[in-house]
Amino acid sequence: MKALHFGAGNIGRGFIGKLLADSGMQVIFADVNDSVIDLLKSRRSYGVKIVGDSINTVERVTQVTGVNSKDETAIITLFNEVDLVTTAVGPNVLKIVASTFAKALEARIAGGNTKPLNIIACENMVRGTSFLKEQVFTHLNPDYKDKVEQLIGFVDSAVDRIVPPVKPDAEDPLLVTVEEFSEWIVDQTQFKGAIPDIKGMELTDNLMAFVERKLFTLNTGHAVTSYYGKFKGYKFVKESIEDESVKAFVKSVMQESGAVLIKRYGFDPQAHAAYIEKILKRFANPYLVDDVDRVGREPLRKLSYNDRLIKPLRGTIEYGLPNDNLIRAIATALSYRNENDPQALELAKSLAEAGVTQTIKKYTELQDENVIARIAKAYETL
Ligand SMILES: NC(=O)c1ccc[n+]([C@@H]2O[C@H](COP(=O)([O-])OP(=O)(O)OC[C@H]3O[C@@H](n4cnc5c(N)ncnc54)[C@H](O)[C@@H]3O)[C@@H](O)[C@H]2O)c1
Ligand SMILES: O=P(O)(O)OC[C@@H](O)[C@@H](O)[C@H](O)[C@H](O)CO
Repeated sequence: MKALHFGAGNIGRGFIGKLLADSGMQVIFADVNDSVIDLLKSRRSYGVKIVGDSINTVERVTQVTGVNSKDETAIITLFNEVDLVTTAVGPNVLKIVASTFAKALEARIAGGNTKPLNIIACENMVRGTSFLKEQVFTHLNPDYKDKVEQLIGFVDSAVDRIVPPVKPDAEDPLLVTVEEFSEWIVDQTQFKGAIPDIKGMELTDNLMAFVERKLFTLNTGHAVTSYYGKFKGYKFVKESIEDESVKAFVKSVMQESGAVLIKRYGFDPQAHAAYIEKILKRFANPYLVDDVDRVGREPLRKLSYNDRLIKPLRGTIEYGLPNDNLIRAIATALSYRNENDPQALELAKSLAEAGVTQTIKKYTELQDENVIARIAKAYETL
């Protein structure tokens, strides 16, 4: 079995690529980073350091190689050879790779390959693979659309493992450091052909509940830890969450978001409270060095309509639930400044030039004037 995985970054090497390789697949990483690709080609293996209270071990991932994802000819050839395609490139990059995917699928079908192929995007977004499918279909020649529907499974997933970047190790420059916890849940109803047997990939027919539970608890809390931590002058997630005022705020935001999830999906309130506590402990993992700027990256994405702050807020409005903390969390996200992050620069520029109310409207797409005014007031009184 062969898998083509796009994105040889933290989650690609530290989680998805490792699971695929551990399950006996040959993994080809496609990336735009030439030095990472060269290292993958020459070394053919790397270490994954797993750290936690009861573990500190390095596991080797072998049988890997690399290809430049801009090399369309090579990607098209590989699409015809592989049994599975996965991505962990970031939500904004899905649009960029979609045209190559369309060409590669057309070539696979034109060449007479009738074997089903499954594609799984492993990104922090709700139904990211369905979004990728939409993008691929905008590029597909209409003559191929029926065959793609018939043979290609676009399988949504939820992916959870904290993998911060680490300083390159002199002996093993591809080494990644990961937490012990990991969860990869896929929508079993969307596969075409046999479901690949991958140890650590869980199947569900109720994916939305798991995606939203993860994105609107862990990622909501993580974003608030980062934005409020940065506001208070911290550099790392661990030091932010160790500040009791940050922790209390983060927890109250996760509880407000959790009330929406409990109402929408019927989660057991006690089990959900335990899920929140476990996540708070994961943020405080003393063996991970995670920068608030990594977790806060791309604030405009995180402030968008369906993402970790605004969708939970919309849920509280839908169900008439409390949301003072979510409102303050969104105001805190608006205060995020990072001159190395193009989206943070765009956010600051918009606030300076268009003002807070117009900025909220533009990026969150909220329309409720009362809610917009509450966020604006919270921002001005931060
Ligand atoms: N790191 C985590 O803790 C974590 C956990 C769960 C989910 N995720 C999600 O996984 C995805 C990747 O995150 P990450 O932290 O690994 O980011 P990352 O920046 O470490 O890795 C992304 C990789 O994609 C590559 N890339 C960019 N454009 C590309 C293209 N056109 N073709 C192929 N590769 C391309 C980059 O060079 C980089 O190596 C994101 O959607 C993120 O939200 C991350
Ligand atoms: O990857 P992002 O930018 O969507 O979110 C940043 C972090 O919250 C995220 O990468 C977490 O570490 C990850 O989602 C844990 O599973």
